Amino acid sequence: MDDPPFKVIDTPTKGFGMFAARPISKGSLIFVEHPIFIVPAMPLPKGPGFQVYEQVGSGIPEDQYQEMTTMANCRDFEECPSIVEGVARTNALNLEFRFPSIFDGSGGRHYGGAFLKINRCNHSCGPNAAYKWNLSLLSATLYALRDIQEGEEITITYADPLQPRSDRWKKLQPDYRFTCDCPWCTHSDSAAQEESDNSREYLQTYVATHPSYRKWSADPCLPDNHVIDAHLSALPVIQREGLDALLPLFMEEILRCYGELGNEAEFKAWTEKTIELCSVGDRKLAQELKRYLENPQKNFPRWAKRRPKPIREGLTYHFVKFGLATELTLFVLGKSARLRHTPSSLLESEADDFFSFGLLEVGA
Ligand SMILES: C[S@@+](CC[C@H](N)C(=O)[O-])C[C@H]1O[C@@H](n2cnc3c(N)ncnc32)[C@H](O)[C@@H]1O
Repeated sequence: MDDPPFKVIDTPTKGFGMFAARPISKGSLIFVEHPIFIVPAMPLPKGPGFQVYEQVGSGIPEDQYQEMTTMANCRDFEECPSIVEGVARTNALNLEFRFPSIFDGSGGRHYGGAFLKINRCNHSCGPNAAYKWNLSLLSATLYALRDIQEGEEITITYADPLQPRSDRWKKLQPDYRFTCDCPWCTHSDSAAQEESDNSREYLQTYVATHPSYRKWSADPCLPDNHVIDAHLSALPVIQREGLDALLPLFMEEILRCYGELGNEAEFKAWTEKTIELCSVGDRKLAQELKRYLENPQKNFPRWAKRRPKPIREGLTYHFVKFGLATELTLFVLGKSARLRHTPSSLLESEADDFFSFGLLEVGA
């Protein structure tokens, strides 16, 4: 990148840091970089490990090696006699080398990569940036999670931000040797700090157990706004805690719900907002969403499938609920309708004649 949107500046308390040289809009690219070296994520045993780290260092071009020696190293000589190991254990980003299962059935292999520029990002528990490792290009991409003002520090997270502050500190102290003073760790009073911890605990549970679009889509008995309302109340908590990396996950589900409800205005608005956030962080999803936007009715696979359809006389409707045999009597538009079990294959074959919640047989 010829003119990257950041400067690396020496700070009074955190060593060097990366700062925005101009405004950076949410979702946009900050920098793409190859690692200067890659080592296994687990520390190598002392003795033979030293030789390996030194060998890695000897392969780095001289000018880059010199720059690497200016990177933060929070390990002393006793702990890490090789500077490569010290730099790796203070800076390395987790790089996954997962090849398609036909090549490596055993799954991923984890390595750590050191990056001359991206590693200048200091930590925050509410980071405004994130990186994505791209195995095919052997590079990491740093991108903005929210709008960043000129002069603002660009931060990533080194700890699981969904954990409470005490647990985050348990990782940051031994691994990186600092006490975090980000706004989410230094609330002015204990009540606000407790609220932040509670919010993160709530979000941790929400990420694991939230009502999902997939289940809602398969369950016609759930209310139309079941997922949308739940996510809309989680989004402000996510933003208040600075956990913007979680937003696309829930925004994608909201837009899919609106698509299935056939609400074009909301569908387009949420799709545009999600594309903006994930155009660098999740390009595949961004491309899929752009295709939906071109023609929602045609390209969104479940467009308006949940929109109630008027019952027309002379048609036969069947009702299906989870494939269970059901014998019920119901009044629809003043007509007595008999509900009965129908093989679930009908769900596929006659999908267009669905009532919003399934198929209904109107008694003659
Ligand atoms: C990956 S480096 C970040 C760049 C580093 N500041 C430098 O000078 O190159 C990690 C080290 O930076 C410092 N650091 C990172 N985030 C910090 C923060 N929020 N507060 C204080 N120090 C921090 C710690 O010394 C940590 O071990």
